[in-house]
Order: sequence, then C-alpha cells, then structure tokens
Amino acid sequence: MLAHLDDLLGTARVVQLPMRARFRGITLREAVLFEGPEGWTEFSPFVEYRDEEASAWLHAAIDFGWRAQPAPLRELIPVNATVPAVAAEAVAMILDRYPGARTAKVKVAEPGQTLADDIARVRAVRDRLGPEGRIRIDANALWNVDEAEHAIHALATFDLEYVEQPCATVEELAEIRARTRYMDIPIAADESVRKASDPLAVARAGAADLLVIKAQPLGGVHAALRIVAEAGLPVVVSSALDTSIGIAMGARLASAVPALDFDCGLGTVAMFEEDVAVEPIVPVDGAIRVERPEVSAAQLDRLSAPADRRDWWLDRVRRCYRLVERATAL
Ligand SMILES: O=C(O)CCC(=O)c1ccccc1C(=O)O
Ligand SMILES: [Mg+2]
Repeated sequence: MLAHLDDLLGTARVVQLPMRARFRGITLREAVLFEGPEGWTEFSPFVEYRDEEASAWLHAAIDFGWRAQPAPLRELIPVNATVPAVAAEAVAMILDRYPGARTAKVKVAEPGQTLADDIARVRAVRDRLGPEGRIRIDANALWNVDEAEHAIHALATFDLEYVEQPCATVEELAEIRARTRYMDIPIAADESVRKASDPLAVARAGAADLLVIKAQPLGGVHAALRIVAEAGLPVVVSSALDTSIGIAMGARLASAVPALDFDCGLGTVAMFEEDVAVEPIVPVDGAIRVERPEVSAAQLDRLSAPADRRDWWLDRVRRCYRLVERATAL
C-alpha cells in the first residue's frame, strides 16, 4: 500500500465549498484533501454513496497523491460549459462563466420538469452558442427508452453532439442506440461506466458510441487509462464536481489519454463560489491547464468543515481505506 492510513489522516483537510446554484441537489460540496509526496489530492465521493463505491474514489486519491503520474501528452484541455437543469432565462448567465467554451453540456430529464423545459433550455443554449457551438445533453439515466426516443427526437432539431446516459441499463442503451441510429446522434455512457461493477461491459455490448471517463470513480488516473485502452472507444474526460485538486487529477487523465477528440467536463470549478486553490482551475479561452494548483492555506481555513462533518468524513476515510487494502495491491 502506497499510503498508510496515518499519512491520510495526518494531512486530511475537510472542506465545504459553496455552490453558485444548486446542482444534483447540492448547495455545499464537501471534499477531503490529503497532501502526499506527489502533492495535494482529493477524496470527494457524494455523501449518499456507500463505502464500496466510495472506496474507488479513495484509491484514486492515493494514486494521485502518492504515485508518479503518466506523462502528459497535452498541456491545455478544452472544456465544456456545464448547464444544470435551470430555467431558460438563466442559461446566458451560466454560459458566461465559461469564457471561450464552444461546447455546452445541458442537463435534461430533471424530475419535476417537463420535456418543454428541456426544449426551452437547449434552445436558449443554441441561441447563445450560435450554429457552430456543440451541444451535448445528459439525462443521468432518468428516461425510459420510449421517453428517451421522444425527447431525443424533439431535441435533435438543436443539433446534438451526443446524448449522455439517456437510460439506466446497458440493455436500454443498446435499444435507444438502435432506435435513434437513423438520427445519427452518438450515445455516450457515463453511469454505465462509473457505477457499473464492470466498467467495460457497456463497450463490450456495443451499447455506446463513446464513454465518459472520470478519474475518481474509476479508481484514479492509472486505472482509468487502462479502462480507456481496453474499451477501444472515444472518450470524454469529466469530473464529478471536484475542487481544483480533483479537477487537476481529471486534467492529468485528460492529458494522458491517447486521443482527445471531445471537449472535457472539467470546467466545473466555475460552479463554486469559492475554491481551495490560490488560482482556481477555471476555464480560460475555453480550456484549463494541466498542473497541480497551489493550495491556499487561508482558503483551507475559511472553507474548513465543522467538527461533526470532519469526524464523519474521517470515519469514512478509515472504512474505505480498509476496503482499498482488501481489494488491491497498490
Ligand atoms: O461533465 C460535465 O460537464 C460536468 C460533470 C457532471 O455533469 C457531473 C457532475 C457530478 C455528478 C455527475 C455528473 C454527470 O456527468 O452526470
Ligand atoms: Mg453524466
């Protein structure tokens, strides 16, 4: 094991980052940062995840903090704007936070909303980006196959780059892919990669045209690169709503994949009101840089979580560490 539990606990800082707008129901994003020999690293599985799933995220944190990273093949990573399931009127303000971005990812299928809301939001994005902008939509597995077919057909008029995780299962993805093939819109798998017991099953089944690859849920940069190599599909590297430290991990992965033909979902620090880095990794001219940002001691103090949340996170680190120890030979 590369890092001892004491190394993790001894350097752990638990932070809470206020969000500009609610995303995934979150207004305060919690993360643990550790400082390893390679630099700062992040552990930030969503609070509702069970330990088994969260332990892959701890494996990733150890990988990035304690293990030399693969050589970067590129220094700048083009990123997409991320548009939450907001009202159409709010779209312009959100896109303004991603200066130079030519691509937007738009959340759709939000519970409590209608297809008309999705259409209005995607139309507003198209109006703002112009005809040459790229628009991808992400349903987060919330449509059944008929709903997906209806919605994709209705949204196709806005010219979609791809549809991310329209339905939940690999079987449904294969079905919607077959049904919409005549529209020539690629289907991307996200949850079917990062939440599956076998992240390669969706590729093997031929149920997706491309994969969304995230460093933390896949166990880190090295593990994710192995999955990319085995899948043999184009990839988009994305984040899971990380601080600048987790984004640096994602950027490092994006810098090392053999081909990067899609803009990456790594501009999400723009969704936070505050961040832990002296210079937060936010998009400039549509791209982020590949580097380990300097962490601000003052920001770590300002954003420090209350004692009960710190205890909760450190207990989670202890439990997940046992699972990582059992599952791997790091
Ligand atoms: O890909 C992006 O643009 C940002 C990342 C993102 O959308 C996301 C962030 C947190 C949790 C899930 C997702 C997702 O892609 O489904
Ligand atoms: Mg997604």
